[in-house]
Amino acid sequence: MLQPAPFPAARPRRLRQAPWMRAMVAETVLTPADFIWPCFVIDGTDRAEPVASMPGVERLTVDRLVAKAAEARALGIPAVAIFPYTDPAQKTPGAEEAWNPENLVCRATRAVKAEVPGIGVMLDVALDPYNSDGHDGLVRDGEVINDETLLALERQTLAQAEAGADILGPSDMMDGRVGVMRRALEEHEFQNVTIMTYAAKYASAFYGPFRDAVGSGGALKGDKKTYQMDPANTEEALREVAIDLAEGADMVMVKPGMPYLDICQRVASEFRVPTFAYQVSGEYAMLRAAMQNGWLDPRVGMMESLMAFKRAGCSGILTYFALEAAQALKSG
Ligand SMILES: NCC(=O)CCC(=O)O
Ligand SMILES: [Mg+2]
Repeated sequence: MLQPAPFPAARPRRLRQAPWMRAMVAETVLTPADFIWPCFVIDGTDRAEPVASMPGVERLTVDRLVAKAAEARALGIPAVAIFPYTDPAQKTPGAEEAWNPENLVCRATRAVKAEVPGIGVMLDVALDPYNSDGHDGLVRDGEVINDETLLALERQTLAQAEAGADILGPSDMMDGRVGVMRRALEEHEFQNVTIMTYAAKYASAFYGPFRDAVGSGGALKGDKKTYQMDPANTEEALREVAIDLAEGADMVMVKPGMPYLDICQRVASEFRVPTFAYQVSGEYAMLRAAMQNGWLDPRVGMMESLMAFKRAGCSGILTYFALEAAQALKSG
């Protein structure tokens, strides 16, 4: 790197003297096109339920979700990621509801695709919303079994593609899932369905509020450490990304986000493929709680937390702040 000139030839503050100057030399920009909005859907009509551990986030019925998706599109947000709150009575050890074409996310996807043209729909591929064990894969004798889970994920993939999902996000962390999905999609003429793989997904405490939002927290037996990654590891994240790209992923994701910015940066710079971060529920809850207590400026804190992902090299961010942040960008 060029050696900077000594003071007073160099006065870095010259470039910070006014808003126009700072805007002119900013290295990173944040736009609504950087956001994917994760939202929660419930059964019924014209209803919203607050998620206690995520102030400002609601579970919405399909009709309400469609209206919000239209709002998101008007703000320039390119895609929504839809997650279901599944009635515990529909959860089974085989997670069959995952490939029911009439399940909540399939119905929500069809509605959004029909009524809000021009916005992308992303759906998770994983069994945890539908599994009575709360795990992302099938459980036998207390173990999450990989290869049989792949068969279930393949069915889920096809049901979701059939419903019109544009982006599938395998979030299960089974080995081989991306390859199975890609092959199934090709065989069934879903060549344009994209895969944004949760390639480096860590076994994290920061998912707590999400499990509250989708009602899977109570169901979960044990932890997810035999399939989600150890927070101690970086090299393994790079291998995970390489595998998923080789199997046919179009985009990769790092999750959680802020505590794993180093991973975002490594992945984005080493692979040079569209790299996304998931600013997860626990990050949102933590920031929101501090905002509500008056300990953190809501707008400045929100924007700074999102800008960090762009600076790290991410193409975009899945964030529960998406609508608010897009509104803030719009209002300048
Ligand atoms: N597969 C989606 C998630 O697990 C979301 C986690 C979170 O927001 O905490
Ligand atoms: Mg993997």
